[in-house]
Parts: sequence; structure tokens; C-alpha cells
Amino acid sequence: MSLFKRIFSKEKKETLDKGLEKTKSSFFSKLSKAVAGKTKVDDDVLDNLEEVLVSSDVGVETTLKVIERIEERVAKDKYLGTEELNSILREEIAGLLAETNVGNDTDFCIPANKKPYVIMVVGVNGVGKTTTIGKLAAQFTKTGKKVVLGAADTFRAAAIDQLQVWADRVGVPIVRQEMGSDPASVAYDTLKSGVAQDADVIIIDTAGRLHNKVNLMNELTKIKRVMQKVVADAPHDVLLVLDGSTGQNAFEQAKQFTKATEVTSLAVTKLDGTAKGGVVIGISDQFQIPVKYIGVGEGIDDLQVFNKIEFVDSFFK
Ligand SMILES: Nc1nc2c(ncn2[C@@H]2O[C@H](COP(=O)(O)OP(=O)(O)OP(=O)(O)O)[C@@H](O)[C@H]2O)c(=O)[nH]1
Repeated sequence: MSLFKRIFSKEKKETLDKGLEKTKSSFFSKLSKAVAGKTKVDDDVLDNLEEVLVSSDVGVETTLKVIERIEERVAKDKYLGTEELNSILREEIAGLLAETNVGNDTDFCIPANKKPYVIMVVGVNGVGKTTTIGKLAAQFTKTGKKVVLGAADTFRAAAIDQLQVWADRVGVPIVRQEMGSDPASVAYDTLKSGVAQDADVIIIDTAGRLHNKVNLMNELTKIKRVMQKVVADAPHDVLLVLDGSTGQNAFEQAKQFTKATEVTSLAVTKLDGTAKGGVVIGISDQFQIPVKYIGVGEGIDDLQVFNKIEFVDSFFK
């Protein structure tokens, strides 16, 4: 590994460690209370562990899965000690994450045979959608890719302006129309423009109004259909952005969006400053969708490619 790469990955690791600090300290302080005075993993410990996982926003279904697996291990080894609980949990969580997050990317990359690679970004307002698009544009640009943004969240003028701010900051072209225009028309124009400019990556922002599922579904379906007139297999990625600090709300949003469209990957933002980082484990497992990116700060470099090994290492360090 080159010196530059080593320094970069060390910084990345430190940001991840720092980003997960609150989740970790809350989780492990609950866990130590859960096993206090116990030497053996028995039913009481498992009940307490269940509570720890649920209250750490891992989600009920995933918690039950983890508990069941640990129960199986206890059934095989009746003298399983509580001091082994950490490493058992680590193994089970790593195993769960590996089921859905099959890749092992650590860098921002796109498939070589998809040009332009079209990412349609969905999610409700305020989750960090625009910031994530800006950070993504910055990272792809850094790796020498030509990026074009499309402001298809035409519902609010502020959304278009905010994306413009990021486009200016990163120095990438943006395609926009005035507020209230047809989002599908903006997406179409963006793809046309991206193809004409020989873009490598096109990122389309969409409005995330959840109050009417049928409308949302129709709107996203129409955007996809219109994009396919320009790039037949677009979008290559439908990226749902979720605010990790909202815990159970993020689960609810994932439920709504997966009903409205085929979501192919997740970005979980704002993991720094929250103790609810367990959502990364639960949402990915429950919806069987890989987490592609995590937001660990407000800065332009604070978006990381999610890597299950790094995540588990950082969490159980
Ligand atoms: N701490 C932290 N803040 C973040 C992160 N990602 C986004 N934010 C902040 O979250 C706030 C909302 O982000 P936006 O990108 O504006 O959210 P949006 O989903 O586009 O929302 P609208 O602009 O309302 O459509 C901003 O203040 C961002 O700086 C993150 O990973 N960590």
C-alpha cells in the first residue's frame, strides 16, 4: 500500500471511530449493565441483551435473529461465559452484515462498463440528501470522474438552490429548471446533457414527499421511464438516503420507499453525534439492501464507502 493510501486510510479509520463513538459508548455501557454480576450466558442475560439491541436501534426483527443465533450457540455450549459475549456478538453482527453487504469496497468506484453511471437519489427532506449528493460528487471528482448533477427535486426552490451551492463548491455542472417544473423533464435534460458532456457519473436529486405513496411511486416511476429514453438501463443505482440519528423513523422511511420503488442501496447519514448507529445493522438486514455509504460528519470528506469489516472493527475495537 502506498504511503498516501496508508495515511488516507488511517484518517478514514479515525473519522469512522469518532463517528461511531456515541453509538459505541452507549451500546457497551448498556451491555456491561446487562451482564453485570453474571458469568454465564443464561436466559436472563439473553433477555437483557435483547433489550440492549432493541434500544440501540438495531430493530426488533434483526435483534430476534441475533438472539436466536446466540441461543443456538448457548444450546451447544452450556457454559458459555459472559466474557465471550463481545466476540460472539461481533461474529454474529459481522455475519449479518455480510449477508447483505456482499462487496468489500473501500473506495468510491463505479462499474467500468457503465458510462454514464446514473444514480437516482431518494429520501425525505432534511435527511442529508443534498449534502450526500454534494459529498458524492466531490469524491467521484477526486477520483478523476466527470460528474453532472440534476436538480429534479423541483418541489422546493431551496432544494434546487442548495444543490447549486454544492455544484459550485465541487465545481461540477448542474442541470436545473425553475421550481415546479416536471422532475422527469429535469432528469431527462440531465441525462441528455451528461451524455453530451461524456460524463462518467450522473446524480439525480429527487423530491421525497412521503405524504402520498401513490404520488411518490408514480413520480419515481415516471422519472425512471423518461431517463431510460436516454440511457436504456438507467438508473443503475437507486440510493435511499436515511438519517441515522432518527432511529426508528429511518426504518419507517425505508419501508415506505421500498414499497414505492426498487431501492438498490442505502446511505445512512449523521452517524456522528448519535447513539442510534445500530440502525445500520438493522435496516440493511431487515430490507436486504446493502449500505453503500455512511455520513460521519458535515464536511465534504465525511462521507465514507461503507465497509462491513471496517465498521465491525471500529465498533468492537
Ligand atoms: N453531522 C452530520 N450532519 C450531516 C450529515 N449529512 C448531512 N448533514 C447535515 O444535515 C442537514 C440537512 O442536510 P441536507 O443535505 O440539507 O438535507 P436534505 O435531505 O437535502 O434536506 P433538504 O435540503 O431539506 O431537502 C445539513 O445541515 C447537513 O450539513 C452527516 O453525515 N453528519
